[in-house]
Amino acid sequence: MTTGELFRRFWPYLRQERAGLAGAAALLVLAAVADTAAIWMFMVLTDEALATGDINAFWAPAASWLGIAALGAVATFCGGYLAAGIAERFLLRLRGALYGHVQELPPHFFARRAGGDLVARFSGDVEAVERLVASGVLETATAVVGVVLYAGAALYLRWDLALLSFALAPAFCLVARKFSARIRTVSTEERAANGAISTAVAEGLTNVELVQACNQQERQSQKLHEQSYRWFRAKLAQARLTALYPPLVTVVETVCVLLVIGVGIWEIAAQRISIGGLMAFAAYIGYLYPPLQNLGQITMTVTAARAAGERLVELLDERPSVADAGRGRLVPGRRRGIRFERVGFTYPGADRPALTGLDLEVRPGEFAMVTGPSGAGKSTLAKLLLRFYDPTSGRITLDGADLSDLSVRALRDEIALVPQEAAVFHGTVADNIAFGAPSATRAEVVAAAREADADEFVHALPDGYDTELGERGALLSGGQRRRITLARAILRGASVLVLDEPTNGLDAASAQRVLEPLRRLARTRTTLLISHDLDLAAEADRVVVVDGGRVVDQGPPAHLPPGGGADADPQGRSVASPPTRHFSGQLFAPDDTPTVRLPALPLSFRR
Ligand SMILES: Nc1ncnc2c1ncn2[C@@H]1O[C@H](COP(=O)(O)OP(=O)(O)OP(=O)(O)O)[C@@H](O)[C@H]1O
Repeated sequence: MTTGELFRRFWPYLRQERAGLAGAAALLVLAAVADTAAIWMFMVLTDEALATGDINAFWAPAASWLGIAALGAVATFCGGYLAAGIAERFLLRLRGALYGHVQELPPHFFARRAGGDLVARFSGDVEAVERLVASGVLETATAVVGVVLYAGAALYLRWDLALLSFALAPAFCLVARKFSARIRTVSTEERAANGAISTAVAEGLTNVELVQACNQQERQSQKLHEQSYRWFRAKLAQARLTALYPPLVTVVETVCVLLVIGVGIWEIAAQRISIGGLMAFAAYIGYLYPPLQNLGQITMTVTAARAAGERLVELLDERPSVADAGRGRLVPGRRRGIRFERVGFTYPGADRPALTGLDLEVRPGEFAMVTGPSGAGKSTLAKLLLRFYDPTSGRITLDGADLSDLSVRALRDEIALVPQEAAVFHGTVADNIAFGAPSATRAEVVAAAREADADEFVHALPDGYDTELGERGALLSGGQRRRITLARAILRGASVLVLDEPTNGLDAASAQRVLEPLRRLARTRTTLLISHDLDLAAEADRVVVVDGGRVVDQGPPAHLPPGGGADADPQGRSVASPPTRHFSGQLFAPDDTPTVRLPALPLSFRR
């Protein structure tokens, strides 16, 4: 992407600062004008007071110089402060918008990306883009104005001498251009390495127990070292380039000033210029080079920021997988029916469908358990119900309303999800329970915890509900974390409850402690339970078997064959049979309830 294209992409985050930008630019221009005028006063002082030794000629130009310097100082301070405010507000806006956007992206986006690299884009890359768009604009404007003013003043004093000293200006452009191309390459590498470092650290620390248990600390350190070394090399190359540029410019600048002084001696001897005039001229030429040098350096900063800008544009170009055009809302109520009507779905980028014409009805207030082999499409049902994705074909309704006609927010307010991973956030127990209902009172939080059978163990924690849990809830056992997530679901007061493997990884006793509150919850809500654990079947009104992306069998749990075609697992609970590739093909015993029967159901419930 060109700098112009990038600038246009990020301009919307700066647009509202137009007045401030103009004000800051005006103040910084005023500061440059003050500098130009101050040099002029220096010339007047030299020629009229210094050269003649007349003290009376000193006061007026000295007072003017002081006034001009004070004005310049105020303008520099106000302009700089205003510019910093603009830059920081731009950062706030861009980071906020980016985060808001990324939060709407579908699960597969996060599954395919390293978390650390995403985090790095929110820090270093956003700041680099600020230099490209906000500070860059002001710095360029003031540098250009500085060049025009000082060059103008030098031309005004002695146009022939000025042209002679400008002859070296193209050398600057050439040097800047050469440096820019190289800087761009190393900056892209530096940004990528920076993202990889964040990824390596985040990954290693998130899985630190596994790393320690497998004695893989050295390998993890090595991984980090490789990325750090890559970053180190890119940084050194960057430093080499940026450190080389100013001395090169200084050499060119010194040649110019010496040239002016050399020619000046001759001009003074011929009385074509005064000493003050020559000194002022040399000062203008000297002042001319820093903004020229700045322009070159801005080009380099901008080039470096392009790599960061492209990484942000890549994120901003990712589209959410559902369009939230629906405005529909549902009338308040506790029991709602769900229907999947011939639902087909293929994940973006996948070559096989996850659901193939799935029909399923969960009646209002019913407790349906969905089971089936791994990869059958069970969790996909939950993702479609919460509209992380829209079906590729068919439709899903809640209380008769097509999900795509409802606003996503209204829909998600209706559904409480207890996901497979019992997520715990950095914060207190109370914060964690109230995560989905932040305005809940302490009494409501405690009531939800009681209902989820969590109140007792929370009280035993060092600070009760105010105990800080830490990012991954290390203080809690798996079952306790699960009960916190149940309390969270209870507090949301949603009409539909979706539970994805609520007893996964728990021993028999912990699973029982999760079951009791789950039963209470399901009594007042339409419940969709996704699980391999056939022990849970007894809780449900109906068990639905999904395989190959569609419903292949269903019926009441009472009609499950003894043991549900299951063996006892080492923890004493029954689980579905280990890979029974040619299962009877029929999970339910025949009776007068019509059930779907298939020739052969390759169930392999155990994961
Ligand atoms: N983000 C994704 N991108 C592509 N394919 C996916 C994605 N998530 C799931 N799938 C595929 O969709 C199919 C159904 O997956 P799903 O997670 O719904 O199965 P499941 O029945 O819940 O399995 P499990 O019991 O192991 O959790 C699988 O073939 C899976 O590989």
